[in-house]
Amino acid sequence: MNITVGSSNPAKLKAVTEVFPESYVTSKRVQSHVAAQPFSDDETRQGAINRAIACAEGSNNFGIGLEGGVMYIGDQLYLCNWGALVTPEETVYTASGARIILPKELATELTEGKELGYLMDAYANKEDVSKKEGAIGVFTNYLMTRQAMFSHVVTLLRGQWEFHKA
Ligand SMILES: O=P(O)(O)OP(=O)(O)OP(=O)(O)OC[C@H]1O[C@@H](n2cnc3c(O)ncnc32)[C@H](O)[C@@H]1O
Ligand SMILES: [Mg+2]
Repeated sequence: MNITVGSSNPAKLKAVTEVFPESYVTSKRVQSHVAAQPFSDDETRQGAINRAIACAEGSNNFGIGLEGGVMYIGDQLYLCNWGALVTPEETVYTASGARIILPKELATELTEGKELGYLMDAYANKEDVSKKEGAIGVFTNYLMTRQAMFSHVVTLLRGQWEFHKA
């Protein structure tokens, strides 16, 4: 199976190759058509769907879109992540990832319009956190990573597709 992923972020690409080891996986730069920093479950999910559709369009490939965002529950801001898989027949499957709460100081800066990727590098005093362990890695003492979290999401996508095609 040929899969096009709508990102060149290694944490996302490695998650897809991990879950589809038999497939040929390539990446494509596509528009998410949502904000660079999505601010709700709905917007984050839509970003994943838009990326996946753009990847599958005009090819015989499966498209996968993975999108990170944040969302409020009450006055608390959580990290959220969504994935979408679009088949060559244009069937869309979606799944979300685990959520963890973000520290208040990050929430304030996010609402001022800064991107989480940028904020995490400053917070952890590291480079490219979003391409490596991710916020989920930093705030779980590295017991979880962004790649492992996305692997779980992609597994949920693959499983749903397998169930429906069987
Ligand atoms: O190149 P793309 O695929 O866009 O990858 P990205 O790292 O920008 O990731 P997203 O667009 O999916 O995420 C939206 C924003 O949230 C940030 N983000 C989301 N989850 C994160 C995480 O676990 N750790 C660090 N930054 C994260 C990310 O860096 C962006 O600023
Ligand atoms: Mg991005």
